[in-house]
Amino acid sequence: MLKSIAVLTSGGDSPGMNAATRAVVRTAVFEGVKVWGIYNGYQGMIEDDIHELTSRSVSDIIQRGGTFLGTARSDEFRTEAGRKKALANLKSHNIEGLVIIGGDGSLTGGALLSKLGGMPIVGLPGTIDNDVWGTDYTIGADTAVNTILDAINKLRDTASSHRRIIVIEVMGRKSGWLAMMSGIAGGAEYILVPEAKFNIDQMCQDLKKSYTSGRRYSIIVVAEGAGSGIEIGKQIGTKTGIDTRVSVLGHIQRGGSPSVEDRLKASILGERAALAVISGVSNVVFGFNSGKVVSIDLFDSVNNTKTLDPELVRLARVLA
Ligand SMILES: Nc1ncnc2c1ncn2[C@@H]1O[C@H](COP(=O)(O)OP(=O)(O)O)[C@@H](O)[C@H]1O
Ligand SMILES: O=P(O)(O)OC[C@H]1O[C@](O)(COP(=O)(O)O)[C@@H](O)[C@@H]1O
Ligand SMILES: [Mg+2]
Repeated sequence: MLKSIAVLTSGGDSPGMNAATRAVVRTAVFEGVKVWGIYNGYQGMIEDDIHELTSRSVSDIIQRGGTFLGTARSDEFRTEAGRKKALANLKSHNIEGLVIIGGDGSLTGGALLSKLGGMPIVGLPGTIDNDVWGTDYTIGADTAVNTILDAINKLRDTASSHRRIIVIEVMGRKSGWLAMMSGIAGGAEYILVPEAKFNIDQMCQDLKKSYTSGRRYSIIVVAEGAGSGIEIGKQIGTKTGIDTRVSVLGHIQRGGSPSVEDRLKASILGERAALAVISGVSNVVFGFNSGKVVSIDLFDSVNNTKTLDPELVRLARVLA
């Protein structure tokens, strides 16, 4: 059993990262294990921004979005020299195990750190993008998709009042998960995702036809990975001649108080990660599949690419 572990959050912040960190810290304290917080992700690990945490350090955070530990995108950590420096800092505090809460990039960084040897590493999927292979859940995606849904509901009001087409660009990097889930739940006419081909000309012809036969308005959700909402909106406006507006939701999707699902699952995963790393388990990522906790091999997770369920793509077309 390890005597001292550390936890960090990395990459884009996501609602529920705080709940996960809290669970890691409180589990370690419960087990009588010393626990350190690494501030500002891998950059903080390189800069030795590492401080001991207590149970009290994680009070009053479960309801907050973002991450109280701070996060970063660190170019230095992408170099072996940077990772060696980071590892040396952990060793200087006698830290024996590490929990990484982050997205696909952070877990890739964690896998490379693990290859240097030296300590057990356990990952938790923390990203709004839901693009981590091996788990159908990532911490923060549920809150983000609900934030997007709220925006779609509001945009419907104004779209309908003016008989407009509204194009909404949502985040997700290379993944269409946020667009597909919010688009289906929000009743969008079209959902453009990087995982499925789409034909703008055909779409515009169909839009014109449906407006002629009485449709009042249309909502089109575009995943950022499928193209620029602004460009797609311009094309649609020109090709259909229908008044079109574009809304790029941006970072509003990343913030906000975490949903029940994100608080609960992050808490469950945080405990699992802490117990695993304390007992010396390494190179695993804990996630959920079909509602059950699963442990995935860290290297499998980062060497595979998650795909979007084709059934959802089909359903979206049927319901449009
Ligand atoms: N291929 C990589 N090698 C080493 N470190 C990486 C790699 N990819 C990402 N990282 C580290 O993880 C950080 C977060 O990754 P990023 O892709 O930005 O976010 P996320 O983890 O949320 O997907 C990067 O800034 C970098 O420090
Ligand atoms: O906050 P930044 O650096 O502008 O990055 C925006 C990107 O971060 C995300 O919000 C979250 O992505 P990660 O979880 O991979 O960091 C993406 O959806 C988006 O493409
Ligand atoms: Mg990512």
